[in-house]
Amino acid sequence: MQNQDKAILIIGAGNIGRGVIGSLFYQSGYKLVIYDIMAERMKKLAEQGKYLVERVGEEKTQRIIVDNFEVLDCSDTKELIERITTIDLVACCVYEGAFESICKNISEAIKRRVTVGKSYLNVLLCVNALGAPEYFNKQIENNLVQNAEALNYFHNNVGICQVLVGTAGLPSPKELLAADPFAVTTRLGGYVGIDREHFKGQFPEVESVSRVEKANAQIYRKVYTGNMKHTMTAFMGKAKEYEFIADCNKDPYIQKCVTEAFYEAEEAIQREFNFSSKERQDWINGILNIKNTKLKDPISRVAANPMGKLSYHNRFVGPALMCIKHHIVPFYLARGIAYGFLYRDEEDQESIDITNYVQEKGIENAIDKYCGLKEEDWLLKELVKKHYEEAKYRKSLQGE
Ligand SMILES: NC(=O)C1=CN([C@@H]2O[C@H](COP(=O)(O)OP(=O)(O)OC[C@H]3O[C@@H](n4cnc5c(N)ncnc54)[C@H](O)[C@@H]3O)[C@@H](O)[C@H]2O)C=CC1
Ligand SMILES: O=P(O)(O)OC[C@H]1O[C@](O)(CO)[C@@H](O)[C@@H]1O
Repeated sequence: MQNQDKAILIIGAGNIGRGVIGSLFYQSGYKLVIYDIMAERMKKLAEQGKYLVERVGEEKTQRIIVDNFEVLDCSDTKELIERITTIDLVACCVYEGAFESICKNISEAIKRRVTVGKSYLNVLLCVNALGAPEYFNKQIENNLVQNAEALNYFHNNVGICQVLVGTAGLPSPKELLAADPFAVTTRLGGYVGIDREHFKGQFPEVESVSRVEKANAQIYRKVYTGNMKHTMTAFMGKAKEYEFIADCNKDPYIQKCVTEAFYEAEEAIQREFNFSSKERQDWINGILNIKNTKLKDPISRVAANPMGKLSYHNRFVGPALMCIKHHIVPFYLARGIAYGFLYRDEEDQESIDITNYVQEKGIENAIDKYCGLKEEDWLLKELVKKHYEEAKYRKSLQGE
């Protein structure tokens, strides 16, 4: 019997919203209230009334049907704001482009929550974007600056919480999608960690969802080491014309390079954030021992949005500069960046634009443009340039 009092509003009903957050909260008795801007698709989801989540592990696969949800009207934001006013738990499972409008809607709802006397609201930022809580806090404060009561409520009653989503979510294989276009496949055995420090009120009891300490340090560690390694695997795998991450994981050269890059970034993170030796070892073991030979995770998904991924604050340049700050040479991280400039998928416009730019203006200009490196970052630039030439050469040998 589901407890109808427990509800979570999910903004962004994609792989993570539906597949990871949605299915875990559903299994713990929560009703899902779903909002997404894809109007037609959401209409179909509402009509279908259920969807499949497949969790793929090494030994077994789990399948569950999620059927306790409501889909909100997205023709305008009226219903969304109404629901943020009454539901106390909101999960944002979107990319950065959606942050501004979500902050606007949360701000409107906060004004109303004051008048209806609602207590705590927690906003779970289920994103890999760095600095998301800071952005939300600043944006909402700015929106409420003229309303002292709402601003006060925001400071005292609203938790803006980073969430570490340590579970890949991807569209299911074709066979499953043919039967259910909303099916999502995830990795069995991942985790979801919610920032404990900023959470207000009673913490949700949901299996596989835990509280985490030092969430800010943890999200940097996750993105700079785990997500970096994953993306570098995809960039290098594409150069060898593999299709899935599991294929790249069998390639000794790729494995060597991404593991070395992981250790460089991990060492920099350690010097920056000073995790305990147990926290450190658990993390290294957790990332290096992930086994997902059964998960058909396409390179095209993992490498998607290469412009964002190669940008200054993101998962390659970020740790590489952190390495330099801590006197570590980011040799392999620079190789990861170089393979990013070689990454081309004819269905991925960003990758086409980047590689065309390299072709026309040269790698040096491309590094400046996409990585945003400055004069003083000459060492990283030089490393990327040299790795790029070598990567291009290695790729040319494959054709022979
Ligand atoms: N897929 C994965 O394995 C993981 C993803 N993440 C993070 O989770 C977030 C979501 O990723 P995915 O679910 O994979 O992406 P996705 O593309 O499958 O889902 C995002 C959804 O957000 C919707 N959306 C866009 N703008 C919106 C708006 N203004 N309001 C409401 N909905 C909006 C889109 O229509 C889409 O359905 C990203 O920040 C990603 O970095 C984190 C860990 C794992
Ligand atoms: O597109 P982004 O921001 O890399 O987010 C998705 C990534 O997050 C991960 O699940 C790891 O957190 C990867 O599997 C996936 O590629």
